Amino acid sequence: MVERLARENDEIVVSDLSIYYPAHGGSAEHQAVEGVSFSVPRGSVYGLLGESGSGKSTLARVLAARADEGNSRVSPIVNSGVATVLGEDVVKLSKKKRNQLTADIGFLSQSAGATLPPDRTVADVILEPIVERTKKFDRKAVGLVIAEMMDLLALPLTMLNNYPHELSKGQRQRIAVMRAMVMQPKILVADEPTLGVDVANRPRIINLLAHFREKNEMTLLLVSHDIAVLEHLVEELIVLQEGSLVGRGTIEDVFSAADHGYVRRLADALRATAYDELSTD
Ligand SMILES: Nc1ncnc2c1ncn2[C@@H]1O[C@H](COP(=O)(O)OP(=O)(O)OP(=O)(O)O)[C@@H](O)[C@H]1O
Repeated sequence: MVERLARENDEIVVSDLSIYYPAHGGSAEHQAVEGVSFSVPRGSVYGLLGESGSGKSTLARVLAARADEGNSRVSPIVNSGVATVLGEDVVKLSKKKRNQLTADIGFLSQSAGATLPPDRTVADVILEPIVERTKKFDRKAVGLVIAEMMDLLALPLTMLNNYPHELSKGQRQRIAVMRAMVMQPKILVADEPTLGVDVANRPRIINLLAHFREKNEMTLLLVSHDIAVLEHLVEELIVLQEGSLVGRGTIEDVFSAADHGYVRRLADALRATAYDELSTD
């Protein structure tokens, strides 16, 4: 495993990064990520892979500059190492800088689809990241982006007037993806973008991500167990085990890595789920 040096066009640079959750309630302190290093060049698509609890979501949250957001009582804390995104140190960000940076980093949390605000229309939900920053924005330009996304995701424009509880689980997930993308971010960090979406609609999410990647030279960091997402989008996989980086390479490299039992077991599990998973929208 050769770690290349960070280059000028790297948008995400992670060096020897360790992240822990402090002790809280009855739980002891927990080291979730340990000594991880990698960098992501502009316009490329990286995937984070690893079994449950390996630290993927924690790393995604920190790199999306959303460590302090979320439903959990404690936030992840970086205890050592470097994490730079779009040239900014995400470990030490003022409130103002975080607000600026998060406009350029779209974030889809793992629970985003399931936790859309129930009292707002779909239109308001999608516009939320813009409206919480400014009331003055180009409504026509944003409207065109939303219409384009709804077309790519096969959602009718009339849905904009619905409330989240009126939608299916898979439709809510597609709305959450749109909300993460509405500001046309330079980077999208997405934790399980196809979660809960039926097999017929998953390719539409893949197309949407591929389309905006091409159009805006968007960089993607995806956490996904969806073999179609990995095969169609991801160029480089980072494999985590108990918080440490244990493998990296193209999906072919990783899947054929016979020298690492954990990576091979993950690859076998992914192949198996790809064929018997039939979730309904
Ligand atoms: N709020 C929290 N407080 C304490 N420990 C936490 C918290 N959130 C996650 N952890 C722990 O940190 C470790 C990494 O969790 P994380 O959610 O990042 O893993 P993951 O690879 O994304 O798992 P999954 O695929 O199940 O989402 C796990 O052991 C988890 O139990």
